[in-house]
Amino acid sequence: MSATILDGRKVSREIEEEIKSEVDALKAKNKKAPHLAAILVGDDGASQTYVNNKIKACKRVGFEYTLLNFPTTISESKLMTEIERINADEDIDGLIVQLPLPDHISASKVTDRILPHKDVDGFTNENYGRITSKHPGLLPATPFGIVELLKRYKVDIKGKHCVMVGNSRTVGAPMSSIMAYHENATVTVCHIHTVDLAHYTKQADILIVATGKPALITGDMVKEGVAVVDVGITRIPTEDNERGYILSGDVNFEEVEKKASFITPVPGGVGPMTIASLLMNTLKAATTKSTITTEI
Ligand SMILES: NC(=O)C1=CN([C@@H]2O[C@H](COP(=O)(O)OP(=O)(O)OC[C@H]3O[C@@H](n4cnc5c(N)ncnc54)[C@H](OP(=O)(O)O)[C@@H]3O)[C@@H](O)[C@H]2O)C=CC1
Ligand SMILES: Nc1nc(=O)c2c([nH]1)NC[C@@H]1CN(c3ccc(C(=O)N[C@@H](CCC(=O)O)C(=O)O)cc3)C=[N+]21
Ligand SMILES: [Mg+2]
Repeated sequence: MSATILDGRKVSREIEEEIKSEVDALKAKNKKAPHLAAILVGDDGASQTYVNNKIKACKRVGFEYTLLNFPTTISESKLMTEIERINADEDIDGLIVQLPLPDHISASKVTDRILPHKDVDGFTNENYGRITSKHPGLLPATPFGIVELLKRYKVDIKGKHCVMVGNSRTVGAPMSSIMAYHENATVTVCHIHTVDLAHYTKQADILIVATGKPALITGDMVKEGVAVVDVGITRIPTEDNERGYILSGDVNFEEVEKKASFITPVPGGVGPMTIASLLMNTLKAATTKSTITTEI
């Protein structure tokens, strides 16, 4: 069997076209464009790339954007003050604080200071809790993007066995909740303490991997016909190209692709979908303001 590629780059461009026409319609009515603010602390190369990709996407769809770059030495309280300032700024609809943050700053404290209706990453406790509500708020961007990608390729989810490898607050944990609660999959969550990971991954109809461990999932760990979503993205240093690194997902693509029915590539899979979801959330935040309810 040869797998269908879940082309996140292509689908994200389709979503961007949809968003752009909504932005054009807003502007035609003399309403302001949605405005995203991004906070980047420090000068980590990968974080800069991801934030730049987000800004470029804002430009493509006609959003306004503000990028605030602070030195690694910024104090937690100064960062909190900046967040309060943006919370109070009527002109800004969405705010993201790029992770990871330096060790002296608590990511959970900082993230939770963002007003829930401006939290377009869906990282606050309020938005996280509202995943399991009939009226969700802003959904976490990466899980939201993954569900959107699976749906646009008509991958069956309801009643299927979804195995989630990784249990982080930003990807694995909300992903498993959305699959179980909203999409009615049967869900197994695996993590670093799971004994015999392959025992579980072999049972997956849908396998979602977010560990940051390059090529963790090999061909012998999956069954024929599985749909595979590879969230992982790790820079591996190399002297063979100009950039000085290659990107690796958490899945051994060559091996797993031979058995899968669907599979996401890295790059060009989940990454662009995360950005598309961020844009969707920002549009929603701009048009619904404080009383957000997302019907999914
Ligand atoms: N493409 C995109 O849009 C995005 C990509 N990413 C990428 O996805 C990856 C994961 O990100 P994130 O969730 O934030 O990472 P975290 O490090 O926060 O979480 C990783 C999770 O995987 C688990 N884990 C680690 N090693 C293993 C293993 N060998 N077997 C089973 N489970 C394991 C960890 O367990 P424990 O907590 O117990 O250690 C944890 O639950 C990274 O490569 C990141 O760059 C992340 C966000 C968006
Ligand atoms: N507050 C916050 N929100 C996030 O959404 C967030 C974060 N912090 N911290 C880090 C992770 C990672 N992440 C990615 C986004 C885009 C790509 C992306 O654009 N990837 C391209 C390639 C990028 C490249 O060339 O390196 C692709 O997969 O095709 C990847 C990863 C968002 N995250
Ligand atoms: Mg962890």
